[in-house]
Amino acid sequence: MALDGKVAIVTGAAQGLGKGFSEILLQNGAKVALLDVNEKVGNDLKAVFDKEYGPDRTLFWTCNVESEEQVKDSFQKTVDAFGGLDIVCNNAGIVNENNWEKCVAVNLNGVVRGTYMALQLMKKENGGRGGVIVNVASIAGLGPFVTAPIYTATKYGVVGFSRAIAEVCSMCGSGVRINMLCPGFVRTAILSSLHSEETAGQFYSMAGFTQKLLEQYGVTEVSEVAEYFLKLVKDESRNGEALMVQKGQACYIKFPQGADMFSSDPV
Ligand SMILES: NC(=O)C1=CN([C@@H]2O[C@H](COP(=O)(O)OP(=O)(O)OC[C@H]3O[C@@H](n4cnc5c(N)ncnc54)[C@H](O)[C@@H]3O)[C@@H](O)[C@H]2O)C=CC1
Ligand SMILES: CCCCCC(=O)CC\C=C/C=C/C=C/[C@@H](O)[C@@H](O)CCCC(=O)O
Repeated sequence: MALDGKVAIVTGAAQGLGKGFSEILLQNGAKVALLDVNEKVGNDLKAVFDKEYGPDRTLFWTCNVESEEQVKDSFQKTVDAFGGLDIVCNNAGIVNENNWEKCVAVNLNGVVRGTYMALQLMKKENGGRGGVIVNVASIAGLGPFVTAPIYTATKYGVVGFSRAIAEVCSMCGSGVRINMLCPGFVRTAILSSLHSEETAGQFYSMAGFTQKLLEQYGVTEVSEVAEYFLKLVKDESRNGEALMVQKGQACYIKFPQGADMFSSDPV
């Protein structure tokens, strides 16, 4: 997929990975709607992008992905302003093992909401242009992040939902591909979450374990993950696939199929 003139929406775009994804899309010629709950940081980033790429390449909408109304309004205003929709990155996410219902509402419900809203506007049977949706999961969606069980559950949910909806969209000829990005630790603000009792909750005392896991996996830079995000957006052969990205390496996950589902330890 060539990106010149394409229209993208990125949620959680104001900082971190969402900012990196938005920037690489702009660098490759796309127009980008930046959606984020943080109005000040989002508007500040739009001002920076306006200077760098021109005032007509980005929009910023204050949007909480927990809100059906705000997501619907932001997506529709983007299509009205830019004339269509080709790429959606459902990226907004948090770590909160304390307020776990909020974590589920943002990380899982928010991704489902963004995916369904995108399909309404992108699928060919609705007069859309087709395109690609990238849902941001995590390595924690492929193997349990033991000191963040709720976060793990949300990311497993993103992987399972995305694999299922990708398959059914292909069967229905929607023209929309859906893939998952599963990074390991990346140098963003979220990393501080498990060192704060407010967000780590009952697992705050396990911060030492998390630190060991972080040292084991290493920390990747946003720019490296953004390069792999771009590959996932552009590779039209990929649908329903999970791209795992860790410091200095990346691979597409091979999920067990059919008879392989039976473990090597049959009963
Ligand atoms: N940084 C890391 O180590 C990894 C992060 N991820 C995932 O990457 C995604 C982005 O996280 P980071 O950039 O690392 O974190 P971050 O905390 O730097 O950025 C998250 C962005 O999402 C926004 N946001 C939070 N709640 C929102 C809501 N309800 N509605 C709209 N926007 C909201 C925040 O304002 C912020 O701009 C998340 O889904 C996270 O789970 C996945 C694997 C590793
Ligand atoms: C501080 C919170 C950051 C959350 C952002 C992330 O999503 C980071 C996820 C990065 C790593 C997750 C690792 C999960 C590992 C499991 O697959 C499994 O290998 C853990 C095994 C634990 C052990 O070594 O016993």
